[in-house]
Amino acid sequence: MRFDVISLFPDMVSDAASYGVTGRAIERGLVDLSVWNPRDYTHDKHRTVDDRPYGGGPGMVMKCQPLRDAVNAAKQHNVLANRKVICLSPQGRLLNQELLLDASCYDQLILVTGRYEGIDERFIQQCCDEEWSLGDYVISGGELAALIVIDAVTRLIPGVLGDEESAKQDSHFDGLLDCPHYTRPEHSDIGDVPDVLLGGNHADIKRWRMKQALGRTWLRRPDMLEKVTLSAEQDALLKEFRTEVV
Ligand SMILES: Nc1nonc1C(=O)NCC1CCCCC1
Repeated sequence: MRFDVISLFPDMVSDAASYGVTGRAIERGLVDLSVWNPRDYTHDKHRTVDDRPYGGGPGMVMKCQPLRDAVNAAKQHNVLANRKVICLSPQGRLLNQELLLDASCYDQLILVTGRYEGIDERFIQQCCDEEWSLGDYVISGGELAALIVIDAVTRLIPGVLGDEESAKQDSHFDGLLDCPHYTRPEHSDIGDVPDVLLGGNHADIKRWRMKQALGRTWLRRPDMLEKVTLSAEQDALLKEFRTEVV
């Protein structure tokens, strides 16, 4: 997987991505990351990337030409056919695990991040394939959104998480929230580890974890539960959870 990020703050992206799972994936060559600064594709002495909005109003708008040339530089640097140009913005399709799973099948994702009041619409319409959104709120720039896409997609790349199951046990991977996790000590003044996790019976542990995941999803995110088809065993486990919690 190759990520090319278009950003006015390249170090913000490359530094953050150099830690943890994404940093190790880059070191191991499972992921390539390049960052392209639109300011490097300006042609005036002030290296202008923004301008006042037509129609008036506050703030500045990012100009098309520097962004377009930065995207083209990213495309020419790696001619990978199976790629998408994504603009991160509050106007985009809401990010979820399904969208990220689809995205993980591409060879290259070019992630365009905005600043100021926004990006000239002509660039979005003509140079981007899709717009994706973190959620219904506004942050100061698209870089954090791009980093979330990079992190979440990287976790889905085979071999990145060592044990394939880790990604599959993540919250939302199977449409459910994650089960609770515990580690040493067994007993503490703020509670004890559930006995089932100490017993070593793997079938019981797997059953308990699925029951907790189903129960949590039912309690905290019933909307998610409406979108998944439960197996007969999962249905029975959820019924069991609901009788116990009432
Ligand atoms: N929400 C979001 N999801 O993805 N990106 C988001 C965002 O809020 N981005 C910042 C804005 C800042 C002004 C220009 C356009 C992008």
